[in-house]
Amino acid sequence: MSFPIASVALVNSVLFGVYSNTLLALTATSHQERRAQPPSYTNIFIAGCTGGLLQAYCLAPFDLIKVRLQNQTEPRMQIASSMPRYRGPVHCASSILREEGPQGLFRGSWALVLRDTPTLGIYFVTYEGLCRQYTPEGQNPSSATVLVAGGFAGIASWITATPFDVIKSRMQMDGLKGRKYGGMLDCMASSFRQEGIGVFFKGMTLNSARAFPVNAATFLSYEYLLRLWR
Ligand SMILES: CN(C)C(=N)NCCC[C@H](N)C(=O)O
Repeated sequence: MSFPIASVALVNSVLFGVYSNTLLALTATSHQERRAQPPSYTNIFIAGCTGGLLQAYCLAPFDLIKVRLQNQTEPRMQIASSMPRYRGPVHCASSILREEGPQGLFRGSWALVLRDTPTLGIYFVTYEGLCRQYTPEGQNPSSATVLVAGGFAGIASWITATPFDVIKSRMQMDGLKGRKYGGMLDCMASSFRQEGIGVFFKGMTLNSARAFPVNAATFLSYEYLLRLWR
């Protein structure tokens, strides 16, 4: 449990840090100045995509370890003769390095990049769009607006991210017991052949239901910290 929590914290700090700094570089305005001179949606989209791209690529090994540990069904402690394959995050990383080589740690990273780059652009555009819609010009959004806009931004990003999320998770689990897929395209084609179009929407309802509270809280903390540090 501590590993997924730590990796979410790391992912969010890279994402929001890159997003804010890219927007600063594109618009040359601080967070406070942006209320009076709102950045264009194109700049917000570019900054969001940049944040998504960098967080996905840099943090791909953390996501892979999280997925492998979460999908491990053997018990954690030794019962009879069944030893868990991975005894924790460090053991998981070293086993992947030993058994699958350094590239093994980046398995599924293309699908992760394709999942996160456009969808994080959509994420920040949705958030900003909703905040602007419900906030009088030149003012900061209220906490209720931030919560609702953050929640819907999470839902919009997860609805669009789910097809690549399915492929990413399958690619990351591939390699555990031999290689089943020849690559990302092969994984997409064979999943589609065997399970039909519905395969690309597996988990969408659950992802979206989880996304509302998670991202409402994420954006509330982000806005609060920005106002605190200004
Ligand atoms: C792949 N997608 C859609 C995203 N990363 N979206 C942004 C939300 C991030 C948040 N930590 C969450 O887990 O919902």
